[in-house]
Amino acid sequence: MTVSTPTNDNSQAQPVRYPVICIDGPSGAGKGTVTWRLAQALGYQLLDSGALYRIVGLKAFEAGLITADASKVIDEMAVLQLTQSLDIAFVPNNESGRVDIIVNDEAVGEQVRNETIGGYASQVAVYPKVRNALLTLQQDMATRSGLVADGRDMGTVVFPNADVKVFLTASAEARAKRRVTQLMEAGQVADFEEILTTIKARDDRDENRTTAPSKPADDALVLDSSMLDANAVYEQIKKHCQNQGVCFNS
Ligand SMILES: Nc1ncnc2c1ncn2[C@@H]1O[C@H](COP(=O)(O)OP(=O)(O)O)[C@@H](O)[C@H]1O
Ligand SMILES: Nc1ccn([C@@H]2O[C@H](COP(=O)(O)OP(=O)(O)O)[C@@H](O)[C@H]2O)c(=O)n1
Repeated sequence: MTVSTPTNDNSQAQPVRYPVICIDGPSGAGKGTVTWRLAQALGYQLLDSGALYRIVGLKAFEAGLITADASKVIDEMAVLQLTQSLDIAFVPNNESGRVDIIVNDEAVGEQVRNETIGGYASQVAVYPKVRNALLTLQQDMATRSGLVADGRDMGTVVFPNADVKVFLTASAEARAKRRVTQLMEAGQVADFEEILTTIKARDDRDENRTTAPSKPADDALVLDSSMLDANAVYEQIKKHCQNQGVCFNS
């Protein structure tokens, strides 16, 4: 897997290939939680690919290219141009241990992490040209260090040769319940039925688009976390990674 070939003969040198672990699956399945823990344990970087679509979704909404109720016919070329105009960089933050996303010189924080912007993201994520414009940026992340990548198409499209692929899922009800708890813990008001409806609408858009639909790669471990706590999910995925040859120090 990690092919860092030490050789004295530079003409024979192979490019270093770092290990890539893909965690795909629907909203609320626990991808972010397990991705973070794996990245910490392994000292790998973390790719939050959803943040890219969230940023494009937010900017498209601000530019009037999409509406909150998804009723507008979207001009794909306009969203592509907007995507291409964004200067997006991933910058490792040694203090937090996370990777900051910088857009046009401004750090994008937690403000994109809400269900409304998740909905905007899934509207722009349907478009192949938009997805393609974000491809190299994501793939470049694997050229610098080991990577744990979280998204919908990490194992199917972005890193088809990844060392480990997991599709983490859970029932829509279990996922909505987790979101309600998460929002309430953050001091926000959360309505279960409303969240369940938005989660289902996003699932539907993500699973049924023609380009890079959300689905397990043929060689992915599919894990249903509905009845597992976050720790059990981590342990099962860690074991799977080890079976695939990934070394954990602890
Ligand atoms: N297996 C689990 N059981 C219960 N809650 C979980 C589990 N995994 C994660 N969570 C919690 O559910 C919420 C959503 O998890 P998150 O990792 O953000 O999901 P995703 O990235 O797939 O949308 C968070 O509050 C997280 O702490
Ligand atoms: N690799 C990815 C990641 C996200 N997305 C889109 O971006 C939206 C937000 O993704 P996310 O991973 O931040 O969402 P959560 O699973 O955290 O709720 C998804 O609903 C998808 O529409 C995608 O199409 N491809």
